[in-house]
Amino acid sequence: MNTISVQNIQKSFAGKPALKDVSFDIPKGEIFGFLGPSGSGKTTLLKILTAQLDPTSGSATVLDKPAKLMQKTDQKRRFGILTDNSGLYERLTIEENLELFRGLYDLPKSSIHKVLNFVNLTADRKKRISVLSKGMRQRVTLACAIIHEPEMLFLDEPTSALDPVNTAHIHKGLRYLNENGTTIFLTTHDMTEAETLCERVAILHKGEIRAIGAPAELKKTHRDGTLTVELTSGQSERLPMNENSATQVANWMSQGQIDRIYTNELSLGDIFIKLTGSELV
Ligand SMILES: Nc1ncnc2c1ncn2[C@@H]1O[C@H](COP(=O)(O)OP(=O)(O)OP(=O)(O)O)[C@@H](O)[C@H]1O
Repeated sequence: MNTISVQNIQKSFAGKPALKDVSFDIPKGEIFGFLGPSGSGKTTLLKILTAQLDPTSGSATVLDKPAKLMQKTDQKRRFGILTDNSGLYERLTIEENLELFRGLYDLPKSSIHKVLNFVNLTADRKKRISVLSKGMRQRVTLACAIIHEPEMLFLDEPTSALDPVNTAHIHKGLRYLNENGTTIFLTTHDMTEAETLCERVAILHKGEIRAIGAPAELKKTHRDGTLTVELTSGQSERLPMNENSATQVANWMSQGQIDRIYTNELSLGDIFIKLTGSELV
């Protein structure tokens, strides 16, 4: 069963295409990463999927309903969203901000305690947002996005500009939510995040999906057809994967000269650059 189904979405701003015929499905329970350079259309799609923008053409369903209904109360309760315009009240404390969200969703008092504990901010709950570090602020934003235990979570660069400890903390939380049934759609510029967190990724370039699949599958598709043999002598040989190389490798092997042998794969970052070009936009 799919949680998200996107069919032939196109979106233009003043006649200029931002998304061109984008289609893909996200099965229930998946962590899906949407990757692409700045300006490639990631946020535009996220806004279409959460009914903050209408597509120029095409359609999408989210949680079994047309995406355009996502801002209706029934659907709103079913998803959470984390973006950089977090909507936190700077002068209020963490707890007071969460109280507002609790009221919005009509949740029991215990939900605040639970979510504070989850993002590890119980001890800091009386602090005003204005005094928080970036990492703490991001954890509060996440807490607001998940306080109602949504089925689906949209995250626009959830860990951008965070240190590795805060990033790891957020990743751990996201994995936990996912293991408990939350489907996650995230945009990121961080290839390590995409690789360690996402079951599948799509690489977007100028409004078009250039590749989609599990990171390991993409690496397999884009490997360069060579293998490297490191010999006990310290010498390293890069060989094409053909019959001649097989004979050569067998010889080395029979003489006990091989230290290490591996196929040469591109990293996800290399594949990203290969598919999207390395020019700055
Ligand atoms: N409201 C708007 N009006 C006009 N053009 C827009 C609007 N929103 C986005 N665009 C344009 O659409 C294209 C895609 O933008 P979008 O914000 O979706 O990219 P992105 O991949 O999310 O970028 P980033 O990684 O920098 O957030 C860009 O060329 C952008 O300038």
